[in-house]
Amino acid sequence: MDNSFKLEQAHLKMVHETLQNTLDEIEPLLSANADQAKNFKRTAGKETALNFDSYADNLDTFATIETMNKQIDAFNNKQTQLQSMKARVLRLLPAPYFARIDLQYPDESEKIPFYIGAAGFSPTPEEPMIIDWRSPIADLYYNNQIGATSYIANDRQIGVTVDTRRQFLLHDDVLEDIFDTDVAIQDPLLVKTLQANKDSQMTSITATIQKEQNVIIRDTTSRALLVNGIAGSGKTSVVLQRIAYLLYHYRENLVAKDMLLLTPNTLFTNYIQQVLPSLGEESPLQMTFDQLLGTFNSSKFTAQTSHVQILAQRLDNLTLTKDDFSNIRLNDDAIFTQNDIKDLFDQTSATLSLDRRITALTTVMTSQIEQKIATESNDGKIQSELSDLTDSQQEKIFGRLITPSSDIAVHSATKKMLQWRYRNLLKQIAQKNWLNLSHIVKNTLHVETINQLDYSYTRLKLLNLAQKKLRFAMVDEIQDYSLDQIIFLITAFPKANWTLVGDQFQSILATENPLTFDNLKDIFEQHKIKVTQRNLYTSYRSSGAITKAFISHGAPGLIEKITTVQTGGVLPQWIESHNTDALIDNLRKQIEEFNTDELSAIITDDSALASLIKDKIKQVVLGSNAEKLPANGVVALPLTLAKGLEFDNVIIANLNTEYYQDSQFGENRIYTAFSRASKQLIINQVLN
Ligand SMILES: Nc1ncnc2c1ncn2[C@@H]1O[C@H](COP(=O)(O)OP(=O)(O)OP(=O)(O)O)[C@@H](O)[C@H]1O
Repeated sequence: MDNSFKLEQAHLKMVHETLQNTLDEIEPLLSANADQAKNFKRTAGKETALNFDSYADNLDTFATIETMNKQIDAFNNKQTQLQSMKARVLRLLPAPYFARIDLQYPDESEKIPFYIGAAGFSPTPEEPMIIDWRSPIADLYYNNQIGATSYIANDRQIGVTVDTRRQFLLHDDVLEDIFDTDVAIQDPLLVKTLQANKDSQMTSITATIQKEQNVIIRDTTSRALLVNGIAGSGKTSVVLQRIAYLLYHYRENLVAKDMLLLTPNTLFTNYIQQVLPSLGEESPLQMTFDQLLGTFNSSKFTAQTSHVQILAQRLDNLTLTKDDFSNIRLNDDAIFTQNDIKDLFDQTSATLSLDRRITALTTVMTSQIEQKIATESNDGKIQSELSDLTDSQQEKIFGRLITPSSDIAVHSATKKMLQWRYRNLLKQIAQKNWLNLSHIVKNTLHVETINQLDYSYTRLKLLNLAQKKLRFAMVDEIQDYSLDQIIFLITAFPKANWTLVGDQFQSILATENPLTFDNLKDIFEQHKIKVTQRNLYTSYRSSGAITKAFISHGAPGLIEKITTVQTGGVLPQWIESHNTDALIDNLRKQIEEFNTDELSAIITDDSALASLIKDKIKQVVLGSNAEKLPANGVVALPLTLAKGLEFDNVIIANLNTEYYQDSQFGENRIYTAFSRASKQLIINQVLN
């Protein structure tokens, strides 16, 4: 082992030096390439005489321009490659790799060692010095198996024997420890990583992804993947690693904007913000469900209860009446009245679905206006209006002043003037402002007031706004969604592959019908999307003592299924106070005990108590209106905001409230609140 350590230390030094040398070489290459490109553009621009005198000259000139463009592309490509290499080297320098596996291929006489890092690096194309954690070979490391096995690369199964599986604790060119591991031994690197203080920002888990998490991260076959995992089992971490994996796996044709990540709130969005950039990937679009709704419809409605399931059944077979349409006006004149539109609608084929009939109607209305423009362009009276145009109107319509002399020129200028005059009308038609959606929603549901989701869903369906380009949709905290919201999502992104992660025991929002995972699967399957479910039962975040405390508020028998990585730990403390003043005194004492380098939270039922605590205790900052958590110190925040986040220490402000005793959600709230803590949990109760 001693000799291994020495050899590994020497290897690390060599790799680090190669990375450093590469970085030193890239800088001058980058500026030389930029200079060459600049010079080339300058001289080539001067030397390329643009000669269009004859057909042959034209061809020559085009060929020269083509060659010039190719050369410029080559400079640009080189610059991009160098920049990407530089970014990778910069990412690797602080920790060049974290593991090694030695593989014996059947046709090779010697074992080949592969070092696995957060990015790939090869000083020459033939010798990969570090392989990317997402490469097919790295799958063997995460699969945690020694002996004969295989991996898939370029759709081919390759048989190998894994001989050594080694983990490293290191930074820069300093090797701190090495661990040779196999399945029987607990992952030492993982334990060390988890014992470190919590960062107020989430970090990647690349070096210590566990086998059952790896399966989820690398799944490329399930159309919908539902991950049901206990608190702190790495669901959010897995989603983020999976995004990075997919961007790598499909790098030829997938970019971050083809993906969407739905998050519970902005504080959480900021909490996870660093992970993907630290993995060298761009973040996909991240937003809350409400923000997503805003992108489909900006009107606001207030009714509480949604009825998407009813709308989904009724909208397709709806017969529209006159009142489902609105007049379309131009300067106070109704160009299309409700009756006109209804007549046109009745002429569309009743065999088409409603959204297709609406699209067909849009085409008919647009072509009627185009026809009107064509006819009026020939009308002498309207043509004469050209001369009434002021200079500034001419500038606006034609981009210049005009003096049409021929009949053709007059006709074409009149047409342009009319197109300009009717532009708002055409826009209203295209935007389907003539559909009275509010009336349609009310009439279909027989309601007086409209719910935001119902309106957005109706708009999505009837205006055919589905986004077919979105390829991957990831939803965190899926247990907080209603079935109606899920139907909206499936309708909005009909081609998406779904990753849905959540925990039934963390359903804490008081709703009439909280989502069950069985309902969730049914609704996807009703939409012909097959769901693969995977469960995560290992507790990574919380110590053994805290895991035991929160799991006891999950389902009976759950504890038998759970594995805890950080066994032992400080037992939760229970403290009683006789009134709020005594509670504040106790809270003050409790936070005095915490290490100031650590991040601690006082979790309340509502924002009012969080504000009171902040006012009374000077060290406490308020989490409720914060965009971002501080790096350390104490924050007070309601459970609805704390969910999804984690802290070294958690104080429950008062467990003796209706909020936690609620017959339907109380246990889930206790489970969720307790599971935010990794090291220490203090539970206060105010006795009434
Ligand atoms: N394989 C792993 N290696 C290192 N750390 C891990 C691993 N898996 C999870 N963790 C850590 O465990 C903690 C919990 O992870 P995460 O927040 O992703 O869990 P979660 O299931 O989404 O939790 P919750 O449902 O409670 O919000 C994080 O600090 C994360 O870094």
